[in-house]
Amino acid sequence: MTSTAATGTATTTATAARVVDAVKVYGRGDTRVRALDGVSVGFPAGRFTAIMGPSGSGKSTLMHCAAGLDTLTSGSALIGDTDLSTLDDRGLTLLRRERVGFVFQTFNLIPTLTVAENITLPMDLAGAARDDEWYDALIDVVGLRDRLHHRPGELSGGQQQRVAVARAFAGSPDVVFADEPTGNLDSRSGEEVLRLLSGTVRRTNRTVVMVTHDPVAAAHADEVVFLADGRLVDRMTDPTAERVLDRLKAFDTRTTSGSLSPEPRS
Ligand SMILES: Nc1ncnc2c1ncn2[C@@H]1O[C@H](COP(=O)(O)OP(=O)(O)OP(=O)(O)O)[C@@H](O)[C@H]1O
Repeated sequence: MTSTAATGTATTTATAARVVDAVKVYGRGDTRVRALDGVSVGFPAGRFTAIMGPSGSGKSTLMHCAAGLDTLTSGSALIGDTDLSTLDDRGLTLLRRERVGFVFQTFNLIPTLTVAENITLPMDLAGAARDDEWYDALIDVVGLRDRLHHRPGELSGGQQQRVAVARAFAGSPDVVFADEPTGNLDSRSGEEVLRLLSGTVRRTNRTVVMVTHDPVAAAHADEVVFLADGRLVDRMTDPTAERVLDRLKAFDTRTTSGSLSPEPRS
């Protein structure tokens, strides 16, 4: 077990990824935007965390910096105990390939490869040996066994996103980051993908961090962290869609930064 002493909040849970005093500034002069304004947040291992907040609040920026897709202006981003600022480009590429999984809104599958080849592509690129037991279990969890030799174009959107989820988990990464994973899906397929994400976390003790606009999607998470104006303003454990929606409405009617009453921690 590790503690999150660096964030000032002692917990008994290991932290898969975290940012500490994260500041991200885009542009300069008149066009300068402080997208992250001193965010410290940890994403516990074995849990499903959703990041929510109004448009422009910094959700994607937080995810990209936490995942090593972008760099902070100041502060730290860590995957496990690895401070991403200590890595050069090659180190970051390796970290993203070996320790982080990604699910994007637009599936990002390779159309000429089969489902099976898409799922193992990151491992194949990394030259990593396949863990047959985990791969087999994963194929059953995502329900794709009878589609393994199909191409993505022969699958529905929901099925393609399930392939993307399997690909993200295939190499047993420390954390899977999902950016609006249901944004391109109808509500039924979206629901399936969310159940798949939350089920994989619960059944196999994996870690997922998801950016979403959708309170129904966020309700599948164990915890929701809320951003406003580049700051962490609230957290909610065991969310329901109604409670998340109520909390979001509060952003519209009140001064956001730090003014919301904190959710009792469990
Ligand atoms: N590459 C960039 N260059 C300049 N400004 C940027 C860039 N990326 C984001 N921003 C700005 O940073 C702020 C936070 O953007 P970000 O995309 O992180 O917010 P978000 O909460 O994910 O928004 P949305 O919900 O609309 O996707 C916004 O004001 C945005 O315009």
